[in-house]
Amino acid sequence: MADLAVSLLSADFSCLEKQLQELKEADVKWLHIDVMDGNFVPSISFGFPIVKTLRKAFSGVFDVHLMIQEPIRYIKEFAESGSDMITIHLEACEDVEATLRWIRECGCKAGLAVNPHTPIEEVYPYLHLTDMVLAMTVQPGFGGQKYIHSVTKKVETLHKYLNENGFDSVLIEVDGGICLETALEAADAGSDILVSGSSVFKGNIGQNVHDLLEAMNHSEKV
Ligand SMILES: O=C(CO)[C@@H](O)[C@H](O)COP(=O)(O)O
Repeated sequence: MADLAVSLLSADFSCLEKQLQELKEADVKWLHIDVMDGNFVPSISFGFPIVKTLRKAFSGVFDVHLMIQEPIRYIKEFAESGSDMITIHLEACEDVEATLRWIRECGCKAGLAVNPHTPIEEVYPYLHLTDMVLAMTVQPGFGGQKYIHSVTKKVETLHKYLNENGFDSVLIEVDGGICLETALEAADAGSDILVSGSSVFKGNIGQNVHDLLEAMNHSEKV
């Protein structure tokens, strides 16, 4: 059964404590924290001091998505700030293997992300060092974009490959454009974790979380 990770990027930071409380009441277990450096992606979001502060207000899984060039430089700081899963981009690392190893040495689970147009086969050499593969379903950098349907096929291919090659413990996450219309497609393809931001924070948070989980739970995936 697929689960939801809520992307903080679309939260209202003027009332963040209240919104985090609403997420807790809706039984949200994963908080997706998008870190952007203005280099790997055009935007700048937040860094490890924010992650550290958030840790005091939310006890669930901190799913930290580093959209930064050469993330190996900052893994230790993000780990010490309370991250559980640290996901780096294959496209952003000179040495993907060393970066994944370092994440695990720092005590976190290691995630490996790929952009929508990167072939999914490029993650295969790193699966033995990876706890989760993140298939971006939008171009990284901004919330509120439309789901890129061609990525669904990549998720299906990855799901099959993981199952046939003894990597069934590796999670698949998708991120971007997840809403009531796309959640089922992503879950049916084999995604374990669906990241959603704007569809959660627009309107009633509790209701949105409930509706998104419902949409995923009708998945035909076994
Ligand atoms: O990493 C990103 C964008 O770069 C995502 O996490 C988005 O923030 C998801 O937002 P929605 O597409 O659900 O609005």
